[in-house]
Amino acid sequence: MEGGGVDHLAEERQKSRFDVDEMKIVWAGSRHAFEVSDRVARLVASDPAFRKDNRNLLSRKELFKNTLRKAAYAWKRIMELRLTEEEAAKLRFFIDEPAYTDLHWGMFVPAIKGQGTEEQQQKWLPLAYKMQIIGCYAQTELGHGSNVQGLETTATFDPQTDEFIINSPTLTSSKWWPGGLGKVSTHAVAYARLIVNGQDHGVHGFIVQLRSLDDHMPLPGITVGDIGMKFGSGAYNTMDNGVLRFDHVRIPRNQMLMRVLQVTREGKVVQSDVPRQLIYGTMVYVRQTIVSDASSALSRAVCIATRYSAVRRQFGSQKGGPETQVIDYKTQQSRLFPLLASAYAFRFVGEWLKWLYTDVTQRLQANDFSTLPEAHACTAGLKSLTTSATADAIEECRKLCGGHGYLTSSGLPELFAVYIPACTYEGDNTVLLLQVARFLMKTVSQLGSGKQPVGSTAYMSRAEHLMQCRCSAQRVEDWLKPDVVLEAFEARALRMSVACAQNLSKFSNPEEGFAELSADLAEAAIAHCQLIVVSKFVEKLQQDIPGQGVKQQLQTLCFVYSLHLLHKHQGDFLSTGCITPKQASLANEQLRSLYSQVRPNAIALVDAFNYTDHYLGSVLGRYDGNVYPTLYEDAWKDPLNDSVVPDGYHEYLRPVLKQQLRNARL
Ligand SMILES: CCCCCCCCCC/C=C\CCCCC/C=C/C(=O)SCCNC(=O)CCNC(=O)[C@H](O)C(C)(C)COP(=O)(O)OP(=O)(O)OC[C@H]1O[C@@H](n2cnc3c(N)ncnc32)[C@H](O)[C@@H]1OP(=O)(O)O
Ligand SMILES: Cc1cc2nc3c(=O)[nH]c(=O)nc-3n(C[C@H](O)[C@H](O)[C@H](O)COP(=O)(O)OP(=O)(O)OC[C@H]3O[C@@H](n4cnc5c(N)ncnc54)[C@H](O)[C@@H]3O)c2cc1C
Repeated sequence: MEGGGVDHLAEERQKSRFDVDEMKIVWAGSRHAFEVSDRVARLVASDPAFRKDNRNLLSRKELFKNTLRKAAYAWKRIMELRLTEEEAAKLRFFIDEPAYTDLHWGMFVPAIKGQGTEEQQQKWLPLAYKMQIIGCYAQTELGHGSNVQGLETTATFDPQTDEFIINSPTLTSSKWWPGGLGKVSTHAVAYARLIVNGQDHGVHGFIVQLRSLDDHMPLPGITVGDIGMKFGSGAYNTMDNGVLRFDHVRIPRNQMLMRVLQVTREGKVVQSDVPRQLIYGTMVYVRQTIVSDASSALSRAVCIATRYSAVRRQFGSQKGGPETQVIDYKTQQSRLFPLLASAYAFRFVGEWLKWLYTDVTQRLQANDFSTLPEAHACTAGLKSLTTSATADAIEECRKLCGGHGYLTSSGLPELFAVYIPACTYEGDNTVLLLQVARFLMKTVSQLGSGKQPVGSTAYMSRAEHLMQCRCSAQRVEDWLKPDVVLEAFEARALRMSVACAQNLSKFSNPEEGFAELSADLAEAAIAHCQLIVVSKFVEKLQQDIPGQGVKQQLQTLCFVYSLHLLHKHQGDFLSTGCITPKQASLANEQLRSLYSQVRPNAIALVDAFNYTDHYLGSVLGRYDGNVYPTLYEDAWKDPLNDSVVPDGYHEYLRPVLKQQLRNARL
């Protein structure tokens, strides 16, 4: 995307055998999406107000103030330029700095939209849209995060005053973690146990004002602050994750979000026909966005590692000629190219998940709740799968860049630090896999009942065939047949689920059985989710994809993604009898050959992400490949090099050196 200067990767770019500009459009999702993304990326990169190369050098206070400044400036630009919602979302993406606005737009607003009545939406959304109030999503407590039903904060209805009294009865009931809460939010959607007439009606959301709109001071009964520094410098420390305690704070009755359950003026609790699980709807929405974010974070790391692997040379010089580019080592390819393929795979499954979420939202509006369990299982499972894979991949990319990958200027340490909490927030990844496993066990248990599995479990309707089929691959080329690959993944996923179900049936207490077998159940859930990713990649290839060579590159990447999983999880495929050792070996042979096909296109495949150098924030990943002079120049900019002799020399170094001198003389 960058222009000017000498292009050290030009030769690499000439090797590619496909139309990169068309691939950029496939990656972006549409020509329109590409144009918006490209324009906004350039806008951010060219504006010094969005500089981010100094983040690691700032103290926490400076860092946080800097984030406030950027967020205010971004809002000003959104207004001045009259950006659409799509453009504003891209602006946030390219600014590339977690901020309170993520929670305001990403959770507070969706919570009111999804759980508020029409009347509540009309009252609160205009204020939130104009940012006249700023909100956060205050669910997790010091004592409970995963177990939402275990939350302790109470909201007790007072019929005398027509109010709820929000209270934190114990230390462990303190809200703990909500982003944007610590220093910024004026309001929260706070989750609390609804108590009416002494009866506990479970956890519900309440809009609570936390700070004065005049002077930002906490309102009476509110204790609020930041929970402290998090992993890494810079990284997620731009966010004010907070602690909050309520001391009998009163709010009007109409500030309980009442789409799912209503409390009347008389204190009657009325359940609407909307399922209770809709209270968890905001999490479903965000999990879906996290899957697309995974492809962004992963593609960014892969772009850095791929470009640097083409620049870096070690060993293999022939007759004084250049040494080997490390990207030409088969081991480097077998570590890097599956990650490149995963970035594309997650992009396409993210697109599909967005469609699924939109579909379920439209159905919910029409009071059709039938696809809610499927949406929950898919968003939970894919969030878990893609974030775990991406976190591991970023670290692998750091290692692929050797020693220089460990420098902050490689961009990888900060990317890792900022990304890894995605494995925990919006649901711990293991806890989410177990939700998928419950859904799978339910589906398997209904197989004989005549109820046809649909959606992501539709393959289970062919259980009779998949339980006994034998893989037909006999030659290396057979592993390039989508049907052969898909059937192997379907058979493995089904057989692992059925094995779990059979083992579960041996327990008289199903919950005890579920706990005992939970590790196997999590693995079955992974197999199911990997099948979804593979099948959505295959489906993508059935679309009309223009551009010379574009579809062929995607086909290669699809098989790299599938066959590397098959290789990595050979144990599953072999132990369930889905493939033979000979077939596993043929698949691996095919995989090696696919790496050779990726190699000449690798740089162009990462160029297709269309990332600016500003967004990448990496000396190693520079578009022009001019790595060494930049690394060298950057080193001198470190504050430690401001003086030749370091501060502290006279106090701490000189006395030690003198001591050695004296000892030597003795
Ligand atoms: C102008 C500028 C524009 C800028 C735009 C900016 C956009 C920004 C976008 C930013 C996006 C993201 C930012 C990311 C920031 C992340 C910040 C992080 C936030 C958080 O972490 S919030 C807290 C998240 N917490 C959790 O995820 C908790 C995890 N736990 C749970 O979800 C659940 O409690 C559970 C799933 C573990 C369930 O436990 P359990 O006790 O067993 O369940 P029950 O409550 O009894 O219910 C069981 C039945 O309910 C079904 N179920 C469960 N969950 C759901 C669900 N979500 N949906 C539907 N159904 C659900 C479950 O399957 C059971 O069903 P069954 O009875 O078996 O039929
Ligand atoms: C950066 C960041 C931002 C966050 N932002 C917000 C926010 O804005 N709002 C908000 O409300 N919350 C937020 N959270 C909180 C987050 O949602 C929770 O931390 C998350 O849901 C995990 O819950 P936990 O901390 O209780 O983990 P725990 O459940 O205590 O997990 C600890 C370990 O126990 C295991 N475990 C737990 N239960 C089970 C089980 N049933 N079976 C098997 N293993 C289990 C887990 O796998 C994990 O290994 C944020 C967290 C982070 C890190």
